[in-house]
Amino acid sequence: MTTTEGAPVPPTADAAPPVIQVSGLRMSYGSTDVLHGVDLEVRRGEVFALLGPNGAGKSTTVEILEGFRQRSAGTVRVLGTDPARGGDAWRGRIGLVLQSWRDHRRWRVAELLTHFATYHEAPRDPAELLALVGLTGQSGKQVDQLSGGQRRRLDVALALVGRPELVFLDEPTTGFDPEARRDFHDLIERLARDEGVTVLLTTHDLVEAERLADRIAMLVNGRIRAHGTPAELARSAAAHAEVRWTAPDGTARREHTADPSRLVWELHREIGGPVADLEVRRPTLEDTYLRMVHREEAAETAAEPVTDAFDDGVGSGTRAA
Ligand SMILES: Nc1ncnc2c1ncn2[C@@H]1O[C@H](COP(=O)(O)OP(=O)(O)OP(=O)(O)O)[C@@H](O)[C@H]1O
Repeated sequence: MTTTEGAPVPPTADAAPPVIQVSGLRMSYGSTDVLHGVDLEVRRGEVFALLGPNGAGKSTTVEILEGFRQRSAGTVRVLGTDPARGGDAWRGRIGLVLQSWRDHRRWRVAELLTHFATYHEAPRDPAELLALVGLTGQSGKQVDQLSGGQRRRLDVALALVGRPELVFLDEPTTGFDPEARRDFHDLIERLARDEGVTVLLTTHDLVEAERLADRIAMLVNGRIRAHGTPAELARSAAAHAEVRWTAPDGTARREHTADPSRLVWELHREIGGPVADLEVRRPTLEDTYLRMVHREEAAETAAEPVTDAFDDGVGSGTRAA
């Protein structure tokens, strides 16, 4: 289920073509390569999280999918169209957060939404939309008087006003307090479940990705390092236990293994008695994700490629000190 570099996120099982298809996507800013061959498929009606640390390439990917940035190489189809050539009709099927509304800071919330509704043929009712994103109480407020979290909700309302089939949300909950975050998560769930909207969101928060997404792709340093449903990723992370112990010469030892009881049995035999400071632990998805991110950061500093970040050390049989 997990991938190594360049392996595609598995194809959709249903007959409908994927809403998003990305193959071999590469992007360079000048001489700096930031996407190294990304493959993705997002199915109709699913919430898909592109998860990764700062600088992983999430926004770059989303901007290419939205048609705002020209890729360096690779094939991209969004709703069957190459975003680099998407016209107004295509754009009208997509909900995204435009920066342009920020020029309308003096407008009142409901006015702004009503204004943006006029750009669409069959817009949502602005009052209903404000209720959906929990901004009814703020409808008469000037945009520049909203809190950060309220502005993000307005972003989402603006993204939804044209009844899009597909919504891009780039780090939507940045700056939210816990309650606003929970409300926002409920909103995304309702959109996908009740309205069949396909959502691609980016986040650097694993908990958020696990909570919201039907499928997650982990992007680190411009490469998809693992992907799957949250349950698949968690199972994969826990497939190899970490065994720690202190060797008879006093050194701390550590090994990853799919069969910890056999390892402990072998150690017991080798040592000829109880294994000191023995610990057996199944890594959580968070452990694995953080380890993957830290390894990438270390490799970047050392300018070394990371070949198998998700299954770090798994099955290698080496006993690391
Ligand atoms: N316009 C640009 N010109 C040059 N380099 C850029 C540009 N935009 C992004 N980058 C670089 O590309 C890399 C990926 O950036 P990107 O914004 O896509 O990452 P991200 O995963 O969205 O990060 P964050 O979580 O911090 O928003 C980073 O190293 C960034 O510095």
